[in-house]
Amino acid sequence: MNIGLMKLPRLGRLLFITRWKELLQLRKDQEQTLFPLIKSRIEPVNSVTRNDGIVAYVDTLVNLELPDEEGSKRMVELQRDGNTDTTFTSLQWIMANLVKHPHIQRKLYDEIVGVVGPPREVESDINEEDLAKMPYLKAVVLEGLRRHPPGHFVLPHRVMKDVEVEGYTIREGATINFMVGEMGLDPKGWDEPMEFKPERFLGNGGVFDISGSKGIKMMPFGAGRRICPGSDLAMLHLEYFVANLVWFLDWSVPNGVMLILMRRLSSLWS
Ligand code: HEM
Repeated sequence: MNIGLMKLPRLGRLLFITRWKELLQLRKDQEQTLFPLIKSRIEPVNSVTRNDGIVAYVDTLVNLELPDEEGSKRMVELQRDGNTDTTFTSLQWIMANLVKHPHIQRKLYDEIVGVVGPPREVESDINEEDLAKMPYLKAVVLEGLRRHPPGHFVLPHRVMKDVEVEGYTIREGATINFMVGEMGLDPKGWDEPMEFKPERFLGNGGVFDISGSKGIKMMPFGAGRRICPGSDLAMLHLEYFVANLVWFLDWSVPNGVMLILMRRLSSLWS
């Protein structure tokens, strides 16, 4: 949607009425799935009889006090925290790059087949233990997050005390943010930063510290104590979806038209 329509949201809703209805339905489906799960944690947290001894991440958000907040609004906020858009956006960028660079897709496919063999049956999928044996897959996902982090900023942070950074004084109480998108493209930190090259993550035994605890070259999930608590889950989801999508399907653009070929599944139909 172009900038003009973003400034006139009501007009956008009228012009894209079908899309708008789809979005509302999607949101409704999301709420119907997630509300019961969140509710199942809110009730025990507020109950004096709660004694399961388990603290889920969502529990830590339940008793946060925000001014003028009603119960239903709290449910909506908690549900939106479970950020699916970021993972989905990353997945789209990674798949787009695999279409753009068939040799990378081929290399990834070969790695997958080396671990789990060719696709066997429609019901089977690649499991978590298999994913752990695929360093190139992890490198592809990391390169996607470096080149196209879904959020170009983290959440705004507040400075706890005066601090000097490269000759600048940042005062206590100031609000700061981080240029996440720019960090991943900094030529001082990355060789050919505009290129999609998963190989850059294969050095050091394939170990890359994405949490920033040993130095920060990119921070798609933020860093420090407010780092994204869903980062492990997001990495797992990305690896899982990319691996299965590439295992079963061939992604290509013949004659300028996007086509997804199911040729690798031919063995299943014989
Ligand atoms: C590729 C996927 C994802 C990316 C790139 C991402 C990125 C981020 C970033 C940059 C922040 C802000 C960190 C900061 O302010 O320093 C954040 C916060 C957060 N993320 Fe994610 N996220 C992803 C997926 C998820 C998932 C799957 C979940 C939940 C299951 C999640 C839950 C959260 C929550 C609850 C916060 C707020 C944490 C806080 O303020 O303490 N995220 N995420």
